[in-house]
Amino acid sequence: MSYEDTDETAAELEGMNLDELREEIAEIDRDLVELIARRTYVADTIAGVKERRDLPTTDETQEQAVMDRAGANAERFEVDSNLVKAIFRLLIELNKVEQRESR
Ligand SMILES: C=C(O[C@@H]1C=C(C(=O)O)C=C[C@H]1O)C(=O)O
Repeated sequence: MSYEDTDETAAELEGMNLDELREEIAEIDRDLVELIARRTYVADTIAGVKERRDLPTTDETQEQAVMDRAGANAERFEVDSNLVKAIFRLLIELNKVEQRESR
């Protein structure tokens, strides 16, 4: 399923001018940052659980599961899987830096 196949979105975007399309991008960018903040917040909570259980910050099995899921979701929405995985690698690193700093 490509995002272009979503009738509603295609029709709505077709009727927009440059400024409106850029406002759409701005809104998506805000949402992305909000989702990153939310993901970081949950990861911080996980860090607390790990600390109490005396578990290490890094969990490579979990990281692999996250990366596999990112690749599968990229394929589902027909976006470049390597690019999406690179973004997730950065998100994971961001969390690990934060987790180490808070220990
Ligand atoms: C958030 C966690 O801690 C780390 C960060 C991960 C992530 O950002 O997805 C995954 C595994 C861990 O290395 C976790 O263990 O789930």
